[in-house]
Parts: sequence; C-alpha cells; structure tokens
Amino acid sequence: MIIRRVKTGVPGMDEILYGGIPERNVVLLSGGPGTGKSIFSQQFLWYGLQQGEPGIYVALEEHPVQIKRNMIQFGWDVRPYEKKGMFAIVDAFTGGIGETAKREKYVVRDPTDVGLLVDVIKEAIRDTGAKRAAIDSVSTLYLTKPVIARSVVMQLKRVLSGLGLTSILVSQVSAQERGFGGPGVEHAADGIIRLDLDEYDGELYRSLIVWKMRGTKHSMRRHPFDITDHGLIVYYNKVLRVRGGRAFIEQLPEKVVEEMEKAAQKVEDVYEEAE
Ligand SMILES: Nc1ncnc2c1ncn2[C@@H]1O[C@H](COP(=O)(O)OP(=O)(O)OP(=O)(O)O)[C@@H](O)[C@H]1O
Repeated sequence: MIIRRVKTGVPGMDEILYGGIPERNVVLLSGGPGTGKSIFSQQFLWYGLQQGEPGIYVALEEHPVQIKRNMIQFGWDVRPYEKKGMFAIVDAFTGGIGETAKREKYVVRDPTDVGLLVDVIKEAIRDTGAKRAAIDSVSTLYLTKPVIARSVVMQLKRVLSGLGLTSILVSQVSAQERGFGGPGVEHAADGIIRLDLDEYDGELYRSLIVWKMRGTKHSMRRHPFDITDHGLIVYYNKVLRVRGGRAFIEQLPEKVVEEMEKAAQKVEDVYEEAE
C-alpha cells in the first residue's frame, strides 16, 4: 500500500521528508521565539489552497485580523478563499470581544474549554471540507496545566486525523530548551519538526531538523533555512555543522542530495499518474 503524502509547499522541505508529510499525520512544529513556526504553518495552508485543498487555521496567539495581515506580507491573501468557503480561521484568541470578532464565524468563547474548541474546529472542517489544519499554538492550551498536555493533543489528533486532515501543531518552547513541548505531546505526535535560531560567533543561524515522522524515511541532518519575502526556503542540499563554537554550512554529497530529490520526484510522478 502506498502512503499518500501531503506536500508542505515549503521549498526544500518535501525533499527532506522524502516527498512530504504522510497523509493524516499530526506534526508538532516546535521551536523557540521567532524561529518561523507561524510562517511555516501559514505557508503550508497557503500551498494547500493553491492546490485546491481547503484548510483551517486555529488562532490562539494572535488576532485573526493580524494573521491575515501578516500573510498578505508574503503574498498570501486568504480573503478570497474565505469568501469561497475554502479557508477559515477559528478564532480562539479574542473570546468574541471587539467589533471584528463579532463578524468572525468561528469564535471559541472560552479557549480554555478544549471540548468547546474541538466542537468549533469540527464545524469549521465540516463547512470548508478542510484537508489541512494548523493550530498556532497548541502549547497555549496547556501552558498553565502541563498535566493535560497529552490528553489535549490526543483529543485534537482524534478529530483532525479521524476526519482525514494532515495537521501542523505549533509548539512553543523557550529559546534554550532542548525538548519539543513535553514528553506526553512528543510521543502523541506523529511527527516532530524542530525549528531553531542559534547564535554562533556573533551571528544568528536558522536551521531545522526532522526529529521523527511516522510513515516515512526522512533526512537525519540539520538543514539551514532562510525566511524571505516569499516565506521559508529550506536548503535540503546543505547541512549546518558546529565546531568549536562556530557554525559551518556545508554542501552535502551529491549521492545524498540525489536520493532526496528522487524520492520527492517519485511522489510527484505517482500523483501525476493518478490524475
Ligand atoms: N519578510 C521577511 N523576511 C525575512 N524574515 C522575516 C520576514 N518576516 C518575518 N521574518 C522573520 O520571521 C520571524 C517571525 O516568524 P514567526 O512569526 O513565524 O515566528 P514564530 O516561531 O511563530 O515565533 P513566536 O513563537 O514568537 O510566535 C521574525 O522574527 C523575523 O525574523
């Protein structure tokens, strides 16, 4: 049986994942402040929309108006897709307070009530026919109650994966923390992608590593990436190595690069044949 894959739409990322995220996987996108988690998850949804795949964005950290404004900066204007009913923001931020919030269709009055949140998410999925979801950030749901972290993620996973969606759960960790958001969460997730921003010798370097991804082979290396006016670009053909407190970006051997490219191309071919 072939595993269907969902392309992230982040250039270079699908090569690292040997073709994309296996369908229905719930992926923890973890990282410190300013590492690019929100942008990555928005790019993932935007790419889906370009492929005709509806999506939902669950906003727990930012006002929906601000999210749309941020996305436009990268050329990702979701408003026409909202009008068409292909995209929805679940507002779990405002609690329904404010004029703009009153116009939002999917408002979670009490975001600490996970049952309520799940109900609104289900409604948004039903209405849009979503195939992709991003929750930004899932850590907000259990910040003050770490003991419920695993059960929150499991509840979300049952709904999202059960309804056939492929999802990104943004997980905030502190800048120096080595983990991904707590043991319960890390094991419950089907995949973990870790984004990092580290200072070496007076300079900040962005890099990412796929820690786990059920259902597929993936690169085991730390790859550098950039954030540009068009979103993230991952250098799947390069590796970030640290020696003596200094960072070095090195080209990977041709053979390794080719293997990733071939795997990603194979997935493309399978899809083309299926069409
Ligand atoms: N147009 C751009 N070009 C280059 N870099 C940009 C651009 N826009 C934003 N950035 C970078 O992206 C960072 C913000 O990314 P993002 O909001 O995705 O971070 P995050 O990981 O979600 O952070 P947090 O957990 O703090 O919300 C900024 O700090 C900046 O470094």
